[in-house]
Amino acid sequence: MRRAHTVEQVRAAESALMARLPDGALMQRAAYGLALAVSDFLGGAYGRRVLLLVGSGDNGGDALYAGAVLARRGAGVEAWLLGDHVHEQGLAALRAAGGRVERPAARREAAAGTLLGPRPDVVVDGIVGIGGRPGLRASALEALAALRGVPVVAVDTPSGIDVDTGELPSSQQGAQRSSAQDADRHVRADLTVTFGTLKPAHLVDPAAAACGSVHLVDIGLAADLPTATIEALQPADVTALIPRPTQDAHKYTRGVVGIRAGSSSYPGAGLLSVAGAATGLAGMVRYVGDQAVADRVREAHPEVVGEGRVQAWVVGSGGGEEAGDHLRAALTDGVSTLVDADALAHLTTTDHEHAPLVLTPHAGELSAMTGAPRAEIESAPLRHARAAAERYRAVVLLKGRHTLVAHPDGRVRVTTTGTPWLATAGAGDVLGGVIGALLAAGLDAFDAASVGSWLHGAAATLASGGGPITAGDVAPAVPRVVADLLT
Ligand SMILES: NC(=O)C1=CN([C@@H]2O[C@H](COP(=O)(O)OP(=O)(O)OC[C@H]3O[C@@H](n4cnc5c(N)ncnc54)[C@H](O)[C@@H]3O)[C@@H](O)[C@H]2O)[C@@H](O)CC1
Ligand SMILES: Nc1ncnc2c1ncn2[C@@H]1O[C@H](COP(=O)(O)OP(=O)(O)O)[C@@H](O)[C@H]1O
Ligand SMILES: [K+]
Repeated sequence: MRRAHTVEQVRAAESALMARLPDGALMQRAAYGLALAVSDFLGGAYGRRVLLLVGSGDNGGDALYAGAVLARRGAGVEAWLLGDHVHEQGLAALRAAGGRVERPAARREAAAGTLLGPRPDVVVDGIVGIGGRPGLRASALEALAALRGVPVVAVDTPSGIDVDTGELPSSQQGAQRSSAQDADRHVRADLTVTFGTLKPAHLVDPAAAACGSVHLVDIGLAADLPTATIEALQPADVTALIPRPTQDAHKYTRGVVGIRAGSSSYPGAGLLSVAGAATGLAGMVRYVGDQAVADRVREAHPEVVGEGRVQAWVVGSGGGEEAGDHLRAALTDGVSTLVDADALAHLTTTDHEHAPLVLTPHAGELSAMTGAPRAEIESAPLRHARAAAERYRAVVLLKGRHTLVAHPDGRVRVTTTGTPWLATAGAGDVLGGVIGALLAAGLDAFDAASVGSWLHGAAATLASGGGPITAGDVAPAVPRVVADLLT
């Protein structure tokens, strides 16, 4: 499991650990790990040009100490001091190692609108870390503008993002805005090197998308950290959770999933939903719906049967006008029910009393359910997914690049598998089917949604192989992903 802790949790754990360690030891661990990661990023330190952007706090201190390590290994290191203060010991260490320090350089370079000296091989963003408020000051924005195009390694977090929420600084904070940079008011990194534990912004979009790849440096914090509320499943976690048949299993002990999806207007959604369910994770699949769709389903999946008892329902994908009736019919069974697409509009905040629910909206569907504008949901998905889970007393899976699975008790799992090629019509229908099969096989709503989403993303990546896919390519790859995990 990869876990993310809030700033408050990290600060508490760090002070507990620091009380047992000599002064500065923790920063030395962080800085050394950072220096190694920068060196790996560059394919070695010797002869490389490293530019440090240094703010006034400990984040700048990390950058300065790491710069000293890199300078001793033969890198040409220059630091631009952007804050009112600077970490003095870190500065002394960099100077002693032969690094150059420029106080007003950022402004001089920015005035020229470009770099005056040779182009660095990497920028190390030590402007702010977990102590930063969202947004950046003009001096930082100007420095970044002058360095546009140079790869960036962020120290702890890309500066300017909101660490606890994963949100980006809002465009209304334009007071400190510089003409040098009109779009982003935060750093966009190629690599983010963080310490001790992940923070929410490393997993949660839109900030996670500004982190690039994330490298975690062990500074010995684990024992002092509390239980995390935000986590990302890893292959070993998924392997442990996948339901597998016992030696004496029969199809009913493995669970039966029922699909009430597709309609005469959207027959394909029924087929794709069944395809997701019929990946072998449950013992049997039933289809209930439009006769013409049912005929096509049985043509494509001869093993699928008609109405009868089920352990879980999937309702709504392409359900059209019948989606509301199907939802009511499914809920009378009192079994775990996944509610997608057209059925979401018919859901009430008391439906959780009938059955454990998994809701699978994208931002547009969640907007229709709650009245929050779509753009607002996309800029604060964590807040909105949690609020919806609480409101409907249901597990809410909010789809996106990093899909969020929110439990009404506040826990959140983030899906980090997948590929942008998965953003294709019908992919969500397949996802509903996969999760429905896991519900029928006995996983609880939170595990089924998060494991199903993980498998769906991994199957898309496998099917894609780096190239385009359609929704129909995803389900056939699910059994191979599961086999790879189990063997
Ligand atoms: N606390 C610890 O024990 C450890 C901290 N470490 C590093 O220390 C960092 C936290 O250091 P700090 O608490 O000093 O905080 P930061 O260095 O993140 O930032 C605080 C400083 O930045 C200023 N500031 C805040 N928002 C700003 C903005 N938007 N633009 C410009 N300046 C802004 C503040 O006035 C303050 O002076 C971590 O992110 C990590 O890099 C590591 O060395 C590991 C150990
Ligand atoms: N940029 C992206 N990267 C990875 N996966 C994505 C991206 N955008 C969307 N997805 C995934 O693609 C699927 C799209 O589902 P959905 O929006 O319901 O489409 P549809 O209704 O056409 O089936 C979801 O699983 C979502 O998480
Ligand atoms: K930073």
